[in-house]
Amino acid sequence: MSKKIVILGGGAWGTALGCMAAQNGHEVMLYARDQATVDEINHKHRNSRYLGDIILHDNLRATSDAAAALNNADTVLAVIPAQSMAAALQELKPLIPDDCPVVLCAKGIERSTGRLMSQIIADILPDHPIAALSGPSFASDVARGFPTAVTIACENIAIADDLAAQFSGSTFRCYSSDDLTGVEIGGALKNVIAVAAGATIGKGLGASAQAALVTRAFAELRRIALAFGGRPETLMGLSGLGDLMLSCSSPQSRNYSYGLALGRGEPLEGLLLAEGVATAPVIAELCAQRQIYAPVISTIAALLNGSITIDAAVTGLLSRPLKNED
Ligand SMILES: NC(=O)C1=CN([C@@H]2O[C@H](COP(=O)(O)OP(=O)(O)OC[C@H]3O[C@@H](n4cnc5c(N)ncnc54)[C@H](OP(=O)(O)O)[C@@H]3O)[C@@H](O)[C@H]2O)C=CC1
Ligand SMILES: O=C(CO)COP(=O)(O)O
Repeated sequence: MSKKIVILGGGAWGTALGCMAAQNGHEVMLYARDQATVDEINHKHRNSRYLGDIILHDNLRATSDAAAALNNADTVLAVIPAQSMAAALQELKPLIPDDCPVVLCAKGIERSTGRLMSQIIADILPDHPIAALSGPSFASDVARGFPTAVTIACENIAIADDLAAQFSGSTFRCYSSDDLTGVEIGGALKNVIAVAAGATIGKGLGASAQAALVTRAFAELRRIALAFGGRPETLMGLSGLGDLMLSCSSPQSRNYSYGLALGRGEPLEGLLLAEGVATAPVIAELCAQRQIYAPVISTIAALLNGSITIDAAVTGLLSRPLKNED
């Protein structure tokens, strides 16, 4: 059944998800604060600032009027970067219809508070069902209609199933889960690990080191998810292993390409936002507070704050006497 889907955020991912929802027959309204972006989407079916020359779905409409966008929304997709999510939702809160599910599409942890995105929603919009959409999915692939599969998680599995049905179509497939925390942890941590994978390759340490690092990080990711209340098996799926494979191997990933530049000693200014850089210190701190054994994350945080070199980080991580799963 056709729904009114409102996308909050006119960047690459919001625009791509808007195309996907329009492709699935929904009425889609994208809220962007930048009028030039709105005009370009409405009149030229492009968002050149974020998606180059990709032609967007004809039925994707945009507005900079948040009240008009959110009027009668059936489902809201929050596609604003993690560090801006709370401020944006605080402002838009009075406009979001009662009971309307809010689907988090940002991957990350709030740096200033350590909150997961779902905790932000629970604090700001306590009466709304909360879901998260996450998995291996580059915006440009989804906007072009390339085959993609993701997880949609909500603690109420009936809502997750309903959302998965809303967004699944011929090229975009959603698998439902009730493990919201596990799905969110996978998305937030893969960003950090992708920076390290890129740095390993950029420094010329080889694909074998990259694979070893990512595998060790994957074990750590499952431990961290468990400690936060998620299920380790969730990390075996699209929002864990799937996204790790994508983000740790492709220069299309902002996090991986940030790591590549870091490893090569290239200038870092002007690179697109790499969420993993913002989140590594806070995740390392949360793990330390909770006494979670997280050598990979803490080593990446040390690398990013400049206290160790890439060679020392990678060789250190791969030379410890370790048990199988460590
Ligand atoms: N790009 C991708 O391939 C994917 C991204 N994601 C996740 O999606 C999230 C967003 O990423 P992405 O779309 O790529 O980021 P972009 O940098 O492409 O776009 C971010 C958008 O958010 C808008 N924005 C920022 N702050 C606010 C605010 N306070 N109110 C309203 N709008 C705001 C920006 O507006 P303005 O243009 O005016 O600055 C911009 O349109 C990230 O968490 C990312 O991890 C997930 C999967 C894939
Ligand atoms: O989350 C993504 C792909 O699933 C996008 O990754 P980056 O934010 O590293 O570009």
